[in-house]
Amino acid sequence: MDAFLQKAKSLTSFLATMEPQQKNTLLLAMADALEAHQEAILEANAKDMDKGVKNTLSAALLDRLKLTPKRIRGMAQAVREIAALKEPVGRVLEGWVVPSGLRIEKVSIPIGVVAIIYESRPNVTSDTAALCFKSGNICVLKGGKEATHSNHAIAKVLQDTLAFNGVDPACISLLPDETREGVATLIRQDAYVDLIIPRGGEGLIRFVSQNATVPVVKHDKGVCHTYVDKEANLDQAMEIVLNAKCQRPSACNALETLLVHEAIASDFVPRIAAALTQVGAKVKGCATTQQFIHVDLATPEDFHTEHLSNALSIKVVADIQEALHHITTYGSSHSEAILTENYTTAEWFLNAVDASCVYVNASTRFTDGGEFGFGAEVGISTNKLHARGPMGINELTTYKYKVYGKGNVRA
Ligand SMILES: NC(=O)C1=CN([C@@H]2O[C@H](COP(=O)(O)OP(=O)(O)OC[C@H]3O[C@@H](n4cnc5c(N)ncnc54)[C@H](OP(=O)(O)O)[C@@H]3O)[C@@H](O)[C@H]2O)C=CC1
Ligand SMILES: N[C@@H](CCC(=O)OP(=O)(O)O)C(=O)O
Repeated sequence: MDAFLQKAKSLTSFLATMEPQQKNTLLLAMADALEAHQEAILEANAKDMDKGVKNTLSAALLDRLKLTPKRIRGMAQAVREIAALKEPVGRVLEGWVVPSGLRIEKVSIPIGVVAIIYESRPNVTSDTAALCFKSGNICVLKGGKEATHSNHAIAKVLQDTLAFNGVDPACISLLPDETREGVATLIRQDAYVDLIIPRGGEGLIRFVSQNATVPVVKHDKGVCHTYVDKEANLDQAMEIVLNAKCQRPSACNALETLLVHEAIASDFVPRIAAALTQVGAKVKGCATTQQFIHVDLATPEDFHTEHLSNALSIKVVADIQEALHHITTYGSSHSEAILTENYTTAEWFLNAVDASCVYVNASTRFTDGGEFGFGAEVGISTNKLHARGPMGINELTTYKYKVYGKGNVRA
């Protein structure tokens, strides 16, 4: 592990100073190579899928794992979109001259060696590799064990493209030891690794937070809420709630608990519960909700749970303060929404709720790098520092101060 990470670290200056045009040319070549080597990637993915089926992985896990020609074209397209983005390195964020005469520039730079631990979703391998490459970071990737053949095939395509073009393939690497012990070692390598991004469930996040000596940006679970205010457009609310819960229930930004203002509950709760049930959602509710519909009682444990399925809890609240209190108690600082036509209420919610993304009159499913215009995402940071929400190329940079003098000495 030491020699591998030492090599990664040794490449940081090389990639940090690569010309934007060269990075973009290489990224476009990687995109073409993904499509050209589609058969090899699909073959590797078939091995993972066979094993997944034998190991009776859930339908949601198998769907995440599965690659198709269309999905590979999507991966290539994401890499092309990343290539087309504005150069993230070398942006002058601020600049000024101080009384001593020094000219100071605050300039964006790559973070260095970024290690990402993620679930068994093979597209994350090419997405994160491309985002790191564009932002001048050396990446060390560790995907889920269920996707190992797929990840190796994808990484090989990307590395072969670099090698073919005379660039060290170690700019994009998979962690050589993919075991839990390998992860345990990786997260303590602060001499070589500048940032760890754990993207996954509670076990992963807890383990990394408690054991890492390398700085961590958590990509934690999403216990997401939507609050339907008494002044919401209820027809629009129906569409948004259905989308937030049902469009892809296994995603971290899907809705888990619906909060409804008591003034509209007798009208809205039966309507939305019927619509949700019709599309297969499993609804529970608080005691007040049970006055309007026949459902099981939602317990505090339900309110704490990220279901990753079509389950949803409904809670009727007296006002926006109670909605906020519920979100603060049970939320995971991921994505929260208010549906209201009242501008003042909306602004209050936007300012009061502490989450990475807060929405007005929209589905929480939009918390996504692609949807935010970032081409792709490393994931959704639920940290406050150093990045928050969908992490794209700009969030993969930090900064330094470039200080220009003319023989200045301090008095
Ligand atoms: N905020 C965000 O951006 C995102 C969050 N998520 C969240 O991820 C979860 C779904 O992911 P899930 O399928 O459960 O993935 P897991 O959390 O089970 O696995 C993700 C990765 O972490 C590793 N891992 C898991 N536990 C440990 C541990 N204790 N020690 C070391 N490594 C570990 C896995 O390795 P191994 O191969 O050994 O299992 C895998 O590489 C949901 O909660 C979802 O909301 C998902 C995507 C994006
Ligand atoms: N940001 C992505 C979701 C990422 C995510 O949740 O991934 P996963 O848990 O693997 O399904 C999207 O909105 O589709």
